[in-house]
Amino acid sequence: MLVIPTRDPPDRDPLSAALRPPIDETEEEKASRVAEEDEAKRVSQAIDESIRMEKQQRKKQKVVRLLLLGQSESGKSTTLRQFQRLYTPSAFREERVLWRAVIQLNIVRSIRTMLDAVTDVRRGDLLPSASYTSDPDSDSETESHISLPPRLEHLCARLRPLRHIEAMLIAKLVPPNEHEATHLGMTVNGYGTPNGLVYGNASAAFLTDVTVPQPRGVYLIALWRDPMVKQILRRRKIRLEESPGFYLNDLERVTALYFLPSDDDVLKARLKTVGVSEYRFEMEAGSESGAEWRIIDVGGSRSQRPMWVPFFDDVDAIIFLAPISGFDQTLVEDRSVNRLEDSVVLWKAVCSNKLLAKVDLVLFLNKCDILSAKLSSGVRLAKYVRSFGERPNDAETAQKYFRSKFNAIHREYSPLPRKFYGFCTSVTDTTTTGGILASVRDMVIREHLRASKLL
Ligand SMILES: Nc1nc2c(ncn2[C@@H]2O[C@H](COP(=O)(O)OP(=O)(O)OP(=O)(O)O)[C@@H](O)[C@H]2O)c(=O)[nH]1
Ligand SMILES: [Mg+2]
Repeated sequence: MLVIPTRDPPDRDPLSAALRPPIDETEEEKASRVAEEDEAKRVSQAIDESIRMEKQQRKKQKVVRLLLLGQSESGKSTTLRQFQRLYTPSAFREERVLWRAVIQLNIVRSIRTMLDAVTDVRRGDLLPSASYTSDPDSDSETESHISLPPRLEHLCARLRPLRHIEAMLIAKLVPPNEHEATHLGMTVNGYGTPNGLVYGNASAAFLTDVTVPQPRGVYLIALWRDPMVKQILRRRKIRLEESPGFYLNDLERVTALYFLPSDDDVLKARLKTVGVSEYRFEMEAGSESGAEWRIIDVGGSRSQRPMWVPFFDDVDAIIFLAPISGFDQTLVEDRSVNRLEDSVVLWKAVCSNKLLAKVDLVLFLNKCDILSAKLSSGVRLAKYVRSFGERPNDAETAQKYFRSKFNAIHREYSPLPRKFYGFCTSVTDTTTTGGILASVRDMVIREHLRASKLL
């Protein structure tokens, strides 16, 4: 007879079935099983208790945990670098030299963007009617390729070896499955050897090839300053000045032989975060000298976000960064998603998350400098954000508008009332950011002390 196996009923849980005691268990077996289970329960409770005690202890010992959240390129790691610059200045200074290679790759990338645009020049790119906001024409006449004037041909030929240098830097800084630099560079004898200063390795080749102003540095400068190049970029809406890792206005300085990155250079560098890093430091300066701070910096791109949740359990405050200049841009990892919309969705998720219900939130509406430059250059916010309506197209009005929108989401989505602090920031700017971070620090410490007294 053919027996057709029946499926388990959907409500039968195979795990509880496996854990159920055997039906033919003797009295002795049962007694020993119950004793084992009691012991296991006792051990588990002891572990829970020790975790709870450790958390309390951490709070009493003035350990402050701050989590940085926001989409990729929102400015989380830059904010962390600002904290380091302000509160552990000697360590920050010592590390500056390590940023050379990252800055060099950032520069080479900007140059390559220019070279790609210039070598692909079409008739339409050079039409006099071209304006900053107009779309490139698409008929075949304007789309046809044209040849470059001899001076640009010459510059492009001189700069062709940059591709080789880019490949070398990529091998050093970019892991195989990434497109951007994610670490400060490999060294002969491990972490910490300054990149670019170790003569005799790949960095030395880079120095002699690129950082000496003569002969190649001058070609870089000439390309960036060329009026025709500027026009092509404008026509193609390539705004390198607003891109991460922009150094083209400082080429003479940053391509010099013994270039040592300044504080500002380090803050402007683009280094993508992959995974989660916890930075521990004691404040070297400031009123809370001696408090141990743990600032948790996470990767913000979509594939990185599932890693955030385990850190929600035990933080004192969150700084959420929303780069409001991104209203006309899309995510690098998904070109169909608008950056501002993505920030709003993330902000709603953070505000409504039950694990974070009691965590104080600090909002940085970031990249206000780029927002201001963009609006002044004629980009209309209302074209991308309909509800902005007929308001004046200036940075102040836009910031006020975004502030009220994000604030309303916080009020509507937070499960419990809580403290909320909002700032309009440009975290690459050392002058304005210092004061803001001092306020955040004081606020977090105040709340932290209040919470420890309640324990
Ligand atoms: N002009 C300007 N640039 C900024 C600002 N904030 C950050 N940047 C730059 O934007 C780039 C991206 O900043 P990051 O701090 O690396 O961004 P992130 O949020 O850590 O990004 P992931 O690590 O990918 O999650 C860097 O080159 C920064 O220098 C700002 O307010 N203004
Ligand atoms: Mg980062």
